[in-house]
Amino acid sequence: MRDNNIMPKGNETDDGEVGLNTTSFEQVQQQQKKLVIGYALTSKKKMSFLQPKLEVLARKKGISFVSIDQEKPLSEQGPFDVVLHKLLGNEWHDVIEDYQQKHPEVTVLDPPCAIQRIYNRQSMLQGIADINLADCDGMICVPKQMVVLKNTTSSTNEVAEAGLNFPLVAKPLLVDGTAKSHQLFLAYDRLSLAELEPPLVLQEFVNHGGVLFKVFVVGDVIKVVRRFSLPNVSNCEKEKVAGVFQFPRVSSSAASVDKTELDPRVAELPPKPLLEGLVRELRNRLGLRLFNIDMIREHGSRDVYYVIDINYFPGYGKMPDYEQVFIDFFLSLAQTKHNKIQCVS
Ligand SMILES: Nc1ncnc2c1ncn2[C@@H]1O[C@H](COP(=O)(O)OP(=O)(O)OP(=O)(O)O)[C@@H](O)[C@H]1O
Ligand SMILES: O=P(O)(O)O[C@H]1[C@H](OP(=O)(O)O)[C@@H](OP(=O)(O)O)[C@@H](O)[C@@H](O)[C@@H]1OP(=O)(O)O
Ligand SMILES: [Mg+2]
Ligand SMILES: [Mg+2]
Repeated sequence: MRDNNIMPKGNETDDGEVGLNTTSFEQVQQQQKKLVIGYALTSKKKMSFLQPKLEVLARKKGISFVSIDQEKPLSEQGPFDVVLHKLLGNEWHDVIEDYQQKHPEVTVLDPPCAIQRIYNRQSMLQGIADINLADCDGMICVPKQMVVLKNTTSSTNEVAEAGLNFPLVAKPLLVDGTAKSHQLFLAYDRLSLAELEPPLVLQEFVNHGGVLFKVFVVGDVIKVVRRFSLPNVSNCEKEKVAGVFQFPRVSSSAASVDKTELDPRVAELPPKPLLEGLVRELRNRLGLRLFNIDMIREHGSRDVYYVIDINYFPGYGKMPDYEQVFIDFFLSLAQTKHNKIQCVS
């Protein structure tokens, strides 16, 4: 794809890159074709993602964003090349599944069944500890965790039997886009667990020096930022404190952490080979192209990392340079589709 009104003549592309002048008439025709992206997004996501800069860049490249009307049948709208969606509720997922079956030529970002898997905090992290990333300069773990479906005495006993060490982070089992599904608690002792509302996962709190790494993935592109997180819990605090405490949502603040304010051992980003290996595996295993991973480094270690959360279509508006990354991603989807059509014909 290229600017609609630009016909490549010489060796230089409109991006200033130099390449071979091998553009055929068919390729130019394809490049001039518009890419239509139908979107079905919550109003919050639309506000943060469809920013004017993204729309301007997209228009220049012949990409248009068309709002999907949820009151009308999807097949009667479009035609779309890509459907970008993040809405609440299972009904919508059924609509998308049905549409994808009828329109396999449309790229749906992302498949509902893949999204569903990470909307459950148990299945979200399943299998991650088995990923073999030998030679990637680090080790990936997940915190020990268990699911609590009912608040009974036997379930609190199970916590002891499962060998989980306090304090525990209590997270709602299902992530359904509501504020409540992001309401987390720190529980310091077994008795206090009775105050929590199942279904939830109880996860060991891992000391990590108060900094979290948000690893954004857009197709093949990875961008990592630092965010503030919860401070370490000292042994003294573990012994003295009892009860449950609600977490502030520190790590979802838009501001990335400036590394100069931090101890370099805490600030150092996870090694590139480790991130690349982890993302490659997760992309394949989860079948998602738009997600982010929350990672922390165990306090006092150089190379032991924990994955604590994975989010579908996260707050990309907070990812540096997200507009250009998405334009390139959409163009690569168009190119892949074009190549497939050429192979078939
Ligand atoms: N096991 C853990 N050990 C230490 N800190 C944790 C742990 N789990 C969560 N946290 C802290 O709590 C924050 C929120 O947890 P988590 O990311 O699981 O929740 P969430 O509601 O899914 O967040 P998001 O807004 O990213 O979707 C994390 O960013 C981190 O600061
Ligand atoms: O609201 P933001 O832009 O911050 O995006 C957040 C996003 O909310 P939105 O999809 O409603 O926008 C959340 O989605 P749900 O779990 O609630 O579905 C979740 O993905 C967070 O992790 C995102 O924050 P981030 O981790 O990327 O900072
Ligand atoms: Mg998170
Ligand atoms: Mg999350």
